[in-house]
Amino acid sequence: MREFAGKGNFIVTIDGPAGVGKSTLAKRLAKHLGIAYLDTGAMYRSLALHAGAGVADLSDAEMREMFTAYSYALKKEDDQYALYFNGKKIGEEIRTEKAGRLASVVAKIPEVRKALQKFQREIGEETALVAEGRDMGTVVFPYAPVKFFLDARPEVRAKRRYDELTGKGQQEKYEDILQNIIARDEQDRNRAADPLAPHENAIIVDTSELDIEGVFQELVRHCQIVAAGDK
Ligand SMILES: Nc1ncnc2c1ncn2[C@@H]1O[C@H](COP(=O)(O)OP(=O)(O)O)[C@@H](O)[C@H]1O
Ligand SMILES: Nc1ccn([C@H]2C[C@H](O)[C@@H](COP(=O)(O)OP(=O)(O)O)O2)c(=O)n1
Repeated sequence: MREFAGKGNFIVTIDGPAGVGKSTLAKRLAKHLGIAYLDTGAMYRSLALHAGAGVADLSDAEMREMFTAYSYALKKEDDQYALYFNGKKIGEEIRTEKAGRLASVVAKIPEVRKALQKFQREIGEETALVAEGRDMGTVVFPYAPVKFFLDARPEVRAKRRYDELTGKGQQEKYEDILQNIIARDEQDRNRAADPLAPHENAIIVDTSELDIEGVFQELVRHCQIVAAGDK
């Protein structure tokens, strides 16, 4: 893939609601393209678990002060990309429904968003990447030449998350996961700060009736169209 002119590195963005398949497809597409992969949800989850829900009660000045002590780093380890928060590798501890709920609360705070978006842009200035989250195409990398918005019916996303969590031995009821997903969709889509929505030029892919391979082939097809258009 060509180096993207304009702002520097080649960036692909993948946004979408909870459980749609962003991380799975972003990792696979990044490997296929030979570029880095950035899971921005992991940044909100790790911060939320570290700072706790009380962070919502801090003043903007206290929030800014708190962030001066935080750091994130993206490191390539073998053929995987690992995200570090304050020098510690972010692991499976963030992959719970509780962490997702807490992250969605913390993600409503403009000061938090500004601080994490600054880290995200710095990583994008260091390396070409596939960046996934809620506001990658709309706010963080609006100049990205390829912007995807994955979507699927809430029931489909809840079943995917249910299968994922039970596969990891986490006992969550399907109904609870569905209610969590609906509540998080509402919170992420209706917040004042950087609400979840597709960029006007985003390629919207409804994955409700597609398996992982089917979504992957659709993303690759669109990347090839963009690449061909650049020749
Ligand atoms: N199109 C799909 N069909 C079936 N399962 C999928 C699909 N996309 C993702 N999954 C599975 O759904 C679960 C959630 O995917 P994930 O990538 O974590 O979603 P997100 O990052 O959007 O929350 C994972 O177990 C993943 O393997
Ligand atoms: N770029 C981002 C990434 C995540 N968030 C918030 C909103 C999400 O509900 C939480 C958790 O995001 P994450 O992508 O890890 O959650 P899912 O994997 O989609 O369930 O963080 C955000 O506001 N902006």
